[in-house]
Amino acid sequence: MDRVFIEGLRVDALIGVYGWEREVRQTLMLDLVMAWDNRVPGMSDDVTQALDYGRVAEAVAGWVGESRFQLLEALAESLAQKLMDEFEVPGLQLTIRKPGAVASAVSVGVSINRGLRLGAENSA
Ligand SMILES: Nc1nc2c(c(=O)[nH]1)N=C([C@H](O)[C@@H](O)CO)CN2
Repeated sequence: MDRVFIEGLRVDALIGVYGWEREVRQTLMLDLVMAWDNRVPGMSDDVTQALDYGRVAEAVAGWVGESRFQLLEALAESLAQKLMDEFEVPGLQLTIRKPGAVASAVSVGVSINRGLRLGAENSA
């Protein structure tokens, strides 16, 4: 299956398990790889037949910005379900990074695959 991807989507969110994390917004970085048959928009040159990455990025930023989960895992599950329901994405890989959460690491986070498998070579 072909893919449409979004890399390094930066969104501020209320997320975390500790008390102080319920008071301040923290920056998350999202990478999204979504299964999509690009042959149809490739032939028609029509954005309405494409998985419009601009619309997806706007929707994801809105959902994340309004969310109040404790765990990155819970946010990831919620986003995956919304993308499959509202954009009819058949499968996806989602990575959410929380830079700064562990001072000695460049970044930490979670990555999930849901729906149709994207294949062994999961990079965009
Ligand atoms: N697997 C996870 N581990 C941890 C999470 C998480 O969301 N998933 N969250 C925290 C804290 O909120 C941490 O980010 C505060 O710095 C700890 N571990």
